[in-house]
Amino acid sequence: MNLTAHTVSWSVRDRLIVDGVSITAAPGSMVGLLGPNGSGKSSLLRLLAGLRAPTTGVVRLGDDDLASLRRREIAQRVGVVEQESATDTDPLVRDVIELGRIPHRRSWQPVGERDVEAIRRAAAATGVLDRLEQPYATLSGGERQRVQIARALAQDPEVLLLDEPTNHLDVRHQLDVLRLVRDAEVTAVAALHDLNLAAAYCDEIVVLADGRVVAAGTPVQVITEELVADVYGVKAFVERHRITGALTVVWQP
Ligand SMILES: Nc1ncnc2c1ncn2[C@@H]1O[C@H](COP(=O)(O)OP(=O)(O)OP(=O)(O)O)[C@@H](O)[C@H]1O
Repeated sequence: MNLTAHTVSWSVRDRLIVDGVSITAAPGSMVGLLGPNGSGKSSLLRLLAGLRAPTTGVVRLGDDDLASLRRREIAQRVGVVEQESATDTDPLVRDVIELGRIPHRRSWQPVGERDVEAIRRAAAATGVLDRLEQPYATLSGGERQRVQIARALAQDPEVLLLDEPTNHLDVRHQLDVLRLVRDAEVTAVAALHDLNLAAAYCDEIVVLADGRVVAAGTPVQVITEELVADVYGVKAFVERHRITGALTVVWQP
């Protein structure tokens, strides 16, 4: 499913946080949102998720204006993994992943076979199958992050929006999670800080600075020494790795 934003802006208390952003995530592709702290990545993701309404502009899911869809339909079609997901109850891991199935059930319906299978599949894909009966509150930060991704995958969404999905993960799980998202049949937009991971896993990169798009295109087009210097104020060497051929950013301290 195509996800597009057409010149969306969002202000809070007269401060323009997202400023005329247009992006397109093609069906099945993975778009990386890059940019310094406070550049508007999370705010844009919330607009794309329909959690906030843009002050101007429109977000479309396929041909549908997100603003015209009911909350339940958005929840069936768009999965969101935010940076921090607090719970005020004391659920088991299974309960948290099961939340992803709510948009697909009538309120009076018990958990069915399809739900159980979706929960099991999502838990297996994120490596938390052996944690289903553990209290969520007792998980490590990285395990919680994987459970939140499992919840969003169990939702079986057309579009997956992820806010720094790798920030608590060790290197193995960073690679696993991004591979999982890339290989899933889902259109994904992920805010990322690691330029090497973004280059390795994203089809398209969009770079924000002060709420505006300052670069967009393939990783090779976007991740350049000039861009890193301009946007982050850091000197870096961007080159092809001599063995893997992957685009590689090396910082000059
Ligand atoms: N509800 C709000 N009220 C006031 N300011 C806000 C609100 N939401 C976001 N902002 C401000 O908007 C700017 C962009 O924030 P946002 O969280 O979107 O950036 P980000 O690129 O995701 O940052 P980070 O990389 O640090 O997570 C920040 O300066 C933030 O303080």
